[in-house]
Amino acid sequence: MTNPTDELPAPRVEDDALLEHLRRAAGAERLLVALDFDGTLAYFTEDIAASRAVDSAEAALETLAGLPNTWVAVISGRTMDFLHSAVDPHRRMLLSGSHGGEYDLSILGPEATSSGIELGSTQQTLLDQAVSATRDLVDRHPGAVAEYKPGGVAFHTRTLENPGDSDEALATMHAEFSALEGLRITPGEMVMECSVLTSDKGQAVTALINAVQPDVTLFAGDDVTDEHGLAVLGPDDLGIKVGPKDTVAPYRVADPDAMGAVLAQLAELRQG
Ligand SMILES: O=P(O)(O)OC[C@H]1O[C@H](O[C@H]2O[C@H](CO)[C@@H](O)[C@H](O)[C@H]2O)[C@H](O)[C@@H](O)[C@@H]1O
Repeated sequence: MTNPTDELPAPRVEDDALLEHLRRAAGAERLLVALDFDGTLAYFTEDIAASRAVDSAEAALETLAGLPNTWVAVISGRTMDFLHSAVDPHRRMLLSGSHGGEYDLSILGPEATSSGIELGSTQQTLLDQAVSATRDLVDRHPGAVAEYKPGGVAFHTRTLENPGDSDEALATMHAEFSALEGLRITPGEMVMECSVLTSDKGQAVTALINAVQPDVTLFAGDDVTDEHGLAVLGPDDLGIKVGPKDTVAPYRVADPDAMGAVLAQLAELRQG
């Protein structure tokens, strides 16, 4: 069997401080490599079902997941169903979906606790109201898309017939979600999401650290929701922002291809 990283160009990380931190991370006894998905491993696409990790990242994660004392995790706002089908079909990773609402830790063995989402009746009523408001707004904005999740719903504007209406449509969705008491509202890239859950990616990173007990954790993300995850990292850990948004992370890369190069470099260093 060929090593996936053998088929790719040599990784190039040009930020010396990041490269030095990657070297230290690669030498850790136990290493957790946790990534956001959309905007971090995958470029944005119009069809939300079609996005996939860039080849370099996918190959590096495959290599890392096969190394001893090394755990790969994806922590995403996506549903667990999407993560299973599109991100980790071979079940090599730890997964958290719905912004920390769902977990699949089954690679750690039968004693690890995986959990889905079960809503109480009050939560279900609230979610039904949010779904109804989202459907109404989709009907008023041709090209808009509703994405349904076990604990929430997302209103997408990337495919609007009138792209200039996006900001106003997102603001309307925000206002309508705000009128429903108890929803957690999460703006994102051409999306307005809400959830009846209270979890966030900081809780997800913490849960995975507790489960794996790593000496070093890498977490990378591109959006506001990822800041919760970046904020819980310790001084030896490695926080990376993908793209231009404000961040608490000490390191930054431009896009998913650059993130793929970082992961390939890490895989090469840890294999060595
Ligand atoms: O936590 P993430 O893995 O970053 O997921 C955040 C949301 O990403 C998805 O929406 C974004 O990507 C779509 C596909 O590229 C794009 O069309 C959309 O405009 C973006 O907002 C996903 O659909 C959401 O469920 C995630 O919560």
